[in-house]
Amino acid sequence: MNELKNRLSAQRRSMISLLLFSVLLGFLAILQAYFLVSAVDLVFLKEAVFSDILMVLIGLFIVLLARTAVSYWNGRTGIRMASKVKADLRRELLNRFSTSPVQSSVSGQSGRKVSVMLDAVDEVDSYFSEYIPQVFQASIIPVFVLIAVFTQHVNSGLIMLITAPFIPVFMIVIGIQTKKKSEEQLEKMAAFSGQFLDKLQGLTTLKLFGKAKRQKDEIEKGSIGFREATMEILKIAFMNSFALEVITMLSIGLVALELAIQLIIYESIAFFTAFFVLLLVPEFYNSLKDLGNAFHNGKSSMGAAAKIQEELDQYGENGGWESLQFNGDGAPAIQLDDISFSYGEERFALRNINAFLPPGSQAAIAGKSGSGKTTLLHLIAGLVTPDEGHVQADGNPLSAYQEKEWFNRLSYITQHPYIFSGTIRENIAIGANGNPSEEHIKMAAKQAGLSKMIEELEHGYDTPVGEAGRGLSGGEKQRLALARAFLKKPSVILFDEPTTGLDLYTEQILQASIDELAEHATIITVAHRLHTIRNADIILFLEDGKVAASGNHDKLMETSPAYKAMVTAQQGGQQS
Ligand SMILES: Nc1ncnc2c1ncn2[C@@H]1O[C@H](COP(=O)(O)OP(=O)(O)OP(=O)(O)O)[C@@H](O)[C@H]1O
Repeated sequence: MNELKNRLSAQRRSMISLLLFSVLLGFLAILQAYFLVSAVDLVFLKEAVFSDILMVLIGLFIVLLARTAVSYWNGRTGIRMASKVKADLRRELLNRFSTSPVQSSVSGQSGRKVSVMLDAVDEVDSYFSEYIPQVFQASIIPVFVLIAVFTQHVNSGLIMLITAPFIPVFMIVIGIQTKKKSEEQLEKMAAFSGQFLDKLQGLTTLKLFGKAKRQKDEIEKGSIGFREATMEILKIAFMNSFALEVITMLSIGLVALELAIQLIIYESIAFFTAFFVLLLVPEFYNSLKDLGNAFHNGKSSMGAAAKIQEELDQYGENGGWESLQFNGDGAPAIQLDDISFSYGEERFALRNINAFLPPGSQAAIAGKSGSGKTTLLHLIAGLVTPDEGHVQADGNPLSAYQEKEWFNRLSYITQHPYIFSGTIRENIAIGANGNPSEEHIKMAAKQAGLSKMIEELEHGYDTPVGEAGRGLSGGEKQRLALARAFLKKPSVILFDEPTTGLDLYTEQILQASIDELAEHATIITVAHRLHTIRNADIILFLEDGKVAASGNHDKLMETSPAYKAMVTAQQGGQQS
């Protein structure tokens, strides 16, 4: 709720407009009733001719026009407020997702994020476009009407005063219920969206394992859950409208009955007064009733706002980065200072990792599958934060640097580089820190051994790739990632070596490219090939999340039986 109030107070001008429009609407409602009653009174009781009531009719026409225009501007102001807030929220969510890129991709489902970005933000709309304008109207118009009625007929005013509180009381009871239900519904929708997108992305795998039908059933179950949650809210909405309608009708009926008794039985009231009050009474209750309906939507928006805030809070303001800058462009020394990290209680953990990698050195992280190599690489990349200890670059913890400073000098070539929907040119250009020239892009592709393959394509560098275009093989994707690295000229390169056997040509290109990049950078490779492991200046040999041994190949062959066994196994059982 506070989130929405804060955003509301940032829109002062719109609030002042809404206030003025509500005052005008209240005034015009009374004027409209006055002109209408005057016309009827003149024609039926005073038997006036058309020319006598012409001015009254013109007045009525002008008031009707003015009321329509003011209502239009009132609605427009609300919609403008809503669209501004929605745009701001989406911008903030996008900023948060992108300033904490890996944390956001490691934790949580993409489908869930899409659902919050689109649906939850849309849900906030009605708070600004309906609820707030209605709050202004409901706090001003009934007061104007009540004053007008009291000046004409005190008894009617008293009945209105006594019956009116039923509407807000009822509203509050319903509102609390709605907010809870709407939060539940959004939670179900977010879970459903996440599940749906995950399954769509993994459809090929599911088909290969013959599980598509079962997953389809699960999606159906999720969708029914969401539908039921939506129906619950609609049920409350309909109940709400029905109950408000009944309260309003009964209250109007009560005033009308009292007026009729006074007019016909006691003859203590003039027709003009009775009719004037009778016309004003629905204006009074309708604005309260409309507030009741808008309140229901407003509460749904509050539920959505809480969900958005939760998503925003999940990622810190700047991901914990500070403002230090590097001295010069050279390769930094990397130190792993007693790092520990765990994925959670009872889950895999890295413990007390220590190492020093001098500037320009080549390090290899080796070990069995599941020993924690990729996790360590993520920590060194700054994609996840250690629970204890620090990854240091040039003697300072990574978090002391500006996030941009660090990532601008880092290239992380994973086993499955992400290829965006776009042309090959655009995909390579992502690597550059600025806007690279055509010449630089082609040079980078050449260095990564991609240019021949690209030039053979019909549309060359303009060939669409990624989801909306042509597919790339695993080796081509890695070479594309290398081309990005050549454009970037990083001083730290993290490389997750492919576990699957690449063809000899690709392997040679990867090796030559890495050697070339290594001339100006510190390189840390999750190494699977014996060649890479052997050539490394320092090898961190991991076992169950701990550094079981470290040093160069010769040293480890002598000191670590486990390392020796791994090397022997890789050589097909022959001792080296
Ligand atoms: N997000 C995660 N949450 C919980 N556990 C995880 C997560 N990611 C990885 N793990 C677990 O952490 C352990 C180490 O994983 P990691 O990917 O670092 O191993 P690895 O040595 O790189 O393996 P491989 O050589 O097979 O790629 C594994 O047991 C894995 O199941």
